[in-house]
Amino acid sequence: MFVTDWHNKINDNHLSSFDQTGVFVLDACFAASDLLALQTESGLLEYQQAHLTNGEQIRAIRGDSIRWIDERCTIGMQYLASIEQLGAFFNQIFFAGIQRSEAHYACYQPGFGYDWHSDNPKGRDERVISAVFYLNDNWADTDGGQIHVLDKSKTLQILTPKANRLVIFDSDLRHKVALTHKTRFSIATWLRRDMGIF
Ligand SMILES: O=C(O)CCC(=O)C(=O)O
Ligand SMILES: [Fe+2]
Repeated sequence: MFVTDWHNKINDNHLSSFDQTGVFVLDACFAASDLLALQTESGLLEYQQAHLTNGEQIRAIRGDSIRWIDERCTIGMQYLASIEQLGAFFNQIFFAGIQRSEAHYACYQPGFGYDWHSDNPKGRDERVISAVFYLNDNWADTDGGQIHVLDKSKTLQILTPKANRLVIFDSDLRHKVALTHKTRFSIATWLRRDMGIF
């Protein structure tokens, strides 16, 4: 069962860290069986090379291949249901105004990363919270692929993309993915304040 009660998972330390820096990290986030199910699904899907927000494909800037989570991703949909509850938690605690969430699996091949960016391109603010869930067992520091986040206190946080870690941050913060030396799997997730197009 994916987490539904985020109140039990997120403690005062996480919240004060989020308050001061705009970032917090949840390790051992989901049950081992849920992690395994996501890892398995991530390995079975077909990925497509990601675009920049202006539609360009420049692999030196953004080197991931992605697969948006939709109804054909059974486990991904369970993950998204849990993330919806995370949005409800943020709305309760911070009156964040989150309306919906979206997520894609991502795969970075060795030699690729994602240069400095904000998840809200210029003039946009629909993304409130970014959350990246990592799927990589036995990740060593020397494997690269760390996420770097320049936090609200202007501190550079460098975090390893290790399995079952969820890194949560304010979508306006600038961040990058260091070049990875091993194939790197993750789920990039956004909590949004708009309703989407129906
Ligand atoms: O995979 C990560 O650590 C971050 C990915 C990212 O920044 C993005 O997809 O916008
Ligand atoms: Fe990003």
